[in-house]
Amino acid sequence: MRCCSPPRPAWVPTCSSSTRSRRSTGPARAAGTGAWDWPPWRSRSRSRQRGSTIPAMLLPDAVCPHSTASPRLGPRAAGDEVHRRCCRGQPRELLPASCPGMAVPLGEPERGRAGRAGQGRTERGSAGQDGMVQGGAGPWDHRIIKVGKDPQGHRVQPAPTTTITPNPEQGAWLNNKGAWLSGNGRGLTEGGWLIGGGPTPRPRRVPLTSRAGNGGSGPRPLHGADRCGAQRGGACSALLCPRGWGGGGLATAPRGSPSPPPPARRGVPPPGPRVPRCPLHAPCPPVSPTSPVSPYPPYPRPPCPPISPHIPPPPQTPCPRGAAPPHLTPPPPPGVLPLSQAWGRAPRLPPSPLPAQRRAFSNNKILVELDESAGVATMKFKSPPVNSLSLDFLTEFCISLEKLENDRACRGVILTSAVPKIFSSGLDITEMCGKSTEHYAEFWRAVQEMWLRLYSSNMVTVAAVNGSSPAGGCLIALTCDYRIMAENPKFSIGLNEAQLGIVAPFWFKDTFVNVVGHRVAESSLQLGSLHPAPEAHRIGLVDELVPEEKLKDRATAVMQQWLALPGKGGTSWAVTECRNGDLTCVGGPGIEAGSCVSVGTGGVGGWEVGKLSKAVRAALGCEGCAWHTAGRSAGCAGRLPPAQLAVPALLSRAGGA
Ligand SMILES: CC/C=C\C/C=C\C/C=C\C=C\CC(=O)SCCNC(=O)CCNC(=O)[C@H](O)C(C)(C)COP(=O)(O)OP(=O)(O)OC[C@H]1O[C@@H](n2cnc3c(N)ncnc32)[C@H](O)[C@@H]1OP(=O)(O)O
Repeated sequence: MRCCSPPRPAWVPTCSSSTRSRRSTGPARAAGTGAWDWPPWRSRSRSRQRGSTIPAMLLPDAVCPHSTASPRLGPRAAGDEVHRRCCRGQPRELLPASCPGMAVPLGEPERGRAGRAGQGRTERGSAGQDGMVQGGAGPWDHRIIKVGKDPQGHRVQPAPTTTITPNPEQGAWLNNKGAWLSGNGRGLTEGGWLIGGGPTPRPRRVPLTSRAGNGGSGPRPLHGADRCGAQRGGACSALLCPRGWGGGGLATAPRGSPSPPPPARRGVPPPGPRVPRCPLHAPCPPVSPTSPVSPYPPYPRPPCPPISPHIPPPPQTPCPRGAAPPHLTPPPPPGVLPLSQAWGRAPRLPPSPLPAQRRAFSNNKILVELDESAGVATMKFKSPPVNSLSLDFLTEFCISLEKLENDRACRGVILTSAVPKIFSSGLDITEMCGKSTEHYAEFWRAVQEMWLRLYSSNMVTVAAVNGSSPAGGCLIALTCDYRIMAENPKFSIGLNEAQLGIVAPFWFKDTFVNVVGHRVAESSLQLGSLHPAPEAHRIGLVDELVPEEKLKDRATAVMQQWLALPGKGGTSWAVTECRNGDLTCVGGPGIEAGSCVSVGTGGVGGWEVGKLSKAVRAALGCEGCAWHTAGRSAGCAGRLPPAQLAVPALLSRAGGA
């Protein structure tokens, strides 16, 4: 184990064992140079050009952005700080001696550290690949290198390791985050990721905190303080911390499926019956305005949003959105269980039969409105005078995005501004001078986090650029799937850093190159050009121009178009099987049986399947085939007969298993 994993999105490679991102193909040596290409989540176009493959690769300290050895992070002290913070959220067993995080006293209490305290301690595993289980001390001790969505479609907290504890009597498995997993002894899935398999497990004792699960009447290990790094003596990321989310959206019990009660422990009454819990019913955890160990100490966390009035209490009332109307469940191909049936739960939220429901939550800098019936949220920047990207703004941005990401009702986000004439002025310049090294580290971490979360979002993202958008503002637009700009020539957009005498970070540049191509990006970056809207459209920096008053409608229409596709935002699913090394679709709504379909390393369906699988297909040599993507719906995650899981062949062909 070479390094630690920062609290990043699940797909971001850990330092210890590289994982593959959905948008990128992980670290690789640049052809002919022998130099490591960083970041591993580098541009899509570059990864394609280089004919990426899927094998897991170790990530040396030198390229870990949180390592002091990283040449790219900047000042050593900044690297140290970030590294230390990140490492503190990780199991100590996984930290290298060289990690500054190890400077934290080992005797520090680890309160509420579900699944890791006591017997739940995880052992070190070998390097692995996304979604792969690493063997541990025994066959029953598995670790997930990467986890995806839980069975309800919520993102499972990214963690480099997950201990899975079987309970053979109940036929269920419990991971160290208290989430119940289904298993059949041959393979386990968690949110669509194949996470286990092999010999029949044998039971292991688990601390109560990791058994209670959520949605039950016992402690709530996934909610609030128990999962908060701040409570376990380590720094927690507000982005992962449910306290930062303000409650809701973290329940992981499979909706509609009766989960078995956790095993009883002598002397401790077992938690009550597990009741599927609607995330919206979840009470807000207590939020302290400031936390001494928070990575964001200087400012208060946003308060819990009010629970939507249309969702009636009490918390354990069956969720009205819990079950899909039968007619909306896609018919399965012959002989294949619908994934929702396999899981015993509903697919991702269908169009609501209830009257259109809108929800809104707001923090200081961003207003979020969610149209549940459309499955589309609008994030409006409201940080006058110019929506500059301060640390506060960035943090709120990430929290809002994460909240939507974990909301099954939301499949797409439109980003726009509530400040007239300005989309965003880019990074807040006042954050970049006259501050401490720690602050710079924190600030840049937040910038990167914003970019990563947006770029890796499961949701369709559309930028409705209704004003000027220099530098970091342009980056936000570039990071979206689609850009529509108001056709006012007074509005300009571009990466103008050169005009400020600074150099755009290389990942700004990569994102820019992805959109406009190499030569245009080169000259534009060198000149620090801010392109008036018509020019921006001409060079492809924005996809279309519309009169400002029509921007909203157009963004909505584009979003609907995207969401109707069986891909990223869609709700369809595909089933694949492995025939002679090719991945062949055996059916799925909107997906022709027999067509060459790709899957991610997680198994069937899942997010960004197409993007990841393009590389997979390249590795498998079936690039010429027609292909489709499976959707991101909860219905994608399912347990299928092993013969239909392409994953083992996929991984072995790609050299990952
Ligand atoms: C791991 C990575 C490691 C290393 C990376 C290393 C190097 C990377 C370095 C930098 C990367 C930078 C990316 C950026 O985003 S830098 C920010 C670039 N932004 C700009 O250049 C925008 C400048 N602003 C404007 O062009 C205009 O203000 C405007 C078009 C946005 C709006 O024009 P207006 O005429 O409507 O408004 P103004 O009067 O100009 O401004 C009002 C008010 O707002 C203040 N302000 C403007 N922009 C910013 C900003 N970016 N940050 C903070 N404050 C800003 C402006 O000063 C005015 O304030 P006062 O009223 O004067 O107090």
